[in-house]
Amino acid sequence: MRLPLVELHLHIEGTLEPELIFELAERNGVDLPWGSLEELRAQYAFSDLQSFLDLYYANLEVLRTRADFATLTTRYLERAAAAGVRHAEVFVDVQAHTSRGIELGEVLGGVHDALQAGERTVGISSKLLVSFLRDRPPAEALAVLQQVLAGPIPVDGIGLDSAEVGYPPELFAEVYALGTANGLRLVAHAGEEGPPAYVWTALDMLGVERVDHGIRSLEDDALVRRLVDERMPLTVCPLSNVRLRVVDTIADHPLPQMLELGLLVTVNSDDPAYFGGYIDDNLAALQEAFALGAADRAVLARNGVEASFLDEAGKAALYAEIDAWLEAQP
Ligand code: HPA
Ligand SMILES: [Zn+2]
Repeated sequence: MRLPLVELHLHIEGTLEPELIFELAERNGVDLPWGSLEELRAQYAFSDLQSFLDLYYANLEVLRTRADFATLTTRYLERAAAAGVRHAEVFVDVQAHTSRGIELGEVLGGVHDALQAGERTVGISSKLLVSFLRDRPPAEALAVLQQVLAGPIPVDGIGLDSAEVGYPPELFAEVYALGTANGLRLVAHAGEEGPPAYVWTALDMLGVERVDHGIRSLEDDALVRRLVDERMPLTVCPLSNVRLRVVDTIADHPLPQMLELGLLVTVNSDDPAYFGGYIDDNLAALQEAFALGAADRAVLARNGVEASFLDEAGKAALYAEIDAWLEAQP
């Protein structure tokens, strides 16, 4: 029996592996600036969030059709299933595609088709979250959300990502108000590179139900108290934090301290094709650095279930499986 996992912070575009970049370039007749896989892989040394985003957005050029988005999503689901993922809440950066002329329906349709199929084929239930790019105009995000709401593909929630510093959450208050009015679930990246003030405004001015990353919240004791009191989930991504130089090494990661403080911390992979691994690789790195035992791993798994947008029956079923897994450990 394997520990059932929930993944809550995953950009589907961040699962675009170098091999798939070459495969889709071939499929679509896209000329890549890289002569080989090795040459592409050599670009994956990042100095900060922006240096990663530059490559992440450039690589999207190979994604063109509904079928491409479905292939991308199916490959992720297959890899996630091998890691033990049973439920995934997946971000799609629609503006990164519509801004280069791809139809919204091709993007959302492809991801949606594959997520639906994945429930049957690999047993992963899912939610689809549209994430807005905070370094593009809020008015554009609002227009895209209106288009999503008027369209045929149902989405479960909205998020906020891309370059953080200089783009505080409150710029998107109107977008989130529209999301709330339409029954969408609300999350936002905050406190990855940005200051604790951005976590406060994500909570107070957007009304988020989860904070993505949120790691810089540790710099503000009053904020930590609030997050603990409200059992506000933080979707932490350890390998991402190392690769984007938010922390120096995995051994310096504050995850143990966050758990100790009573924060509702979950472990996630963010952009696994770029940061050195999927959710199981993140957990393995933590386990090695901090000698996590079975009980610790079960706590992290339970936190993922609690922080998810599954209904109560869905949560109860996974809690029962986690309990059974823990019982079976030596
Ligand atoms: O880790 C991230 N942070 C911000 N924006 C992003 N877009 C994809 N991944 C990320
Ligand atoms: Zn992210």
